[in-house]
Amino acid sequence: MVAPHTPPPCNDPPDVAARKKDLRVHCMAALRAREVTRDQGIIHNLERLLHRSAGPVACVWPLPHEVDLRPLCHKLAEWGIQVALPQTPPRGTPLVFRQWHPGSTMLTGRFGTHYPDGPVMEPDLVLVPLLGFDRAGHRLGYGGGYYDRTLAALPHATSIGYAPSTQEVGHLPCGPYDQPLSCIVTEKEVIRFD
Ligand SMILES: Nc1nc2c(c(=O)[nH]1)N(C=O)[C@@H](CNc1ccc(C(=O)N[C@@H](CCC(=O)O)C(=O)O)cc1)CN2
Ligand SMILES: Nc1ncnc2c1ncn2[C@@H]1O[C@H](COP(=O)(O)OP(=O)(O)OP(=O)(O)O)[C@@H](O)[C@H]1O
Repeated sequence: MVAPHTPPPCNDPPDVAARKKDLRVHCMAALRAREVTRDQGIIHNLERLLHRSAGPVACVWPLPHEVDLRPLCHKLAEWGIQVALPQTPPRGTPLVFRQWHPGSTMLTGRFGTHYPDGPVMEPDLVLVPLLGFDRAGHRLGYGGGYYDRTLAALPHATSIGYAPSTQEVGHLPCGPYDQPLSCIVTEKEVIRFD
């Protein structure tokens, strides 16, 4: 069942929150308008980055219109890399990651997300879906603050943002809780920040 929509707690300065809100509208339109067949290039670049991973990788089960990383989940499992997927908790709390394998039963969670019925686990590497990003490594999501809270709670995890290159904007405003990414992957390039 989809949870009723409650407005997120806002801890950004009003000008930053307003600018992010406008950019979300722009980025959502760009995401819907993209050429979906090019998403394959994002998976290709992520595979090259992740094939040597040792620890568990937190992947993402797609929402409608998002890049579909399910083929990557299967590839990681094939390579013997543990895969986790996020369960979306109430607003204001970090994501919970649950172990996934190709036979997992998927349950429906908040905002139409899906998560596996496996045990809770802590990933070493977190893939972060980006609605928007800029060259400085700032990111924009749906405004829940979930990944910011999650990355703050996992200071040793590598965080890899991914998005179609159409989602790049000139400059994203940064709030006090925005977490930096280790790198951003598009179908065209890998932009590194560490
Ligand atoms: N596939 C996927 N899973 C994910 C995320 C994500 O971005 N993508 N998340 C990333 O944090 C978390 C879920 N976060 C979310 C936070 C807010 C809304 C939300 O407010 N959705 C609006 C509609 C948004 C729109 O289409 O404009 C709604 O349901 O009213 C959705 C997901 C965890 N799982
Ligand atoms: N660790 C935190 N503690 C308190 N507030 C936070 C924290 N992380 C984020 N927030 C607040 O949550 C709100 C939503 O954050 P933001 O707009 O950056 O979401 P987002 O990154 O787009 O969403 P998501 O992380 O779910 O993809 C902001 O007001 C932000 O200040």
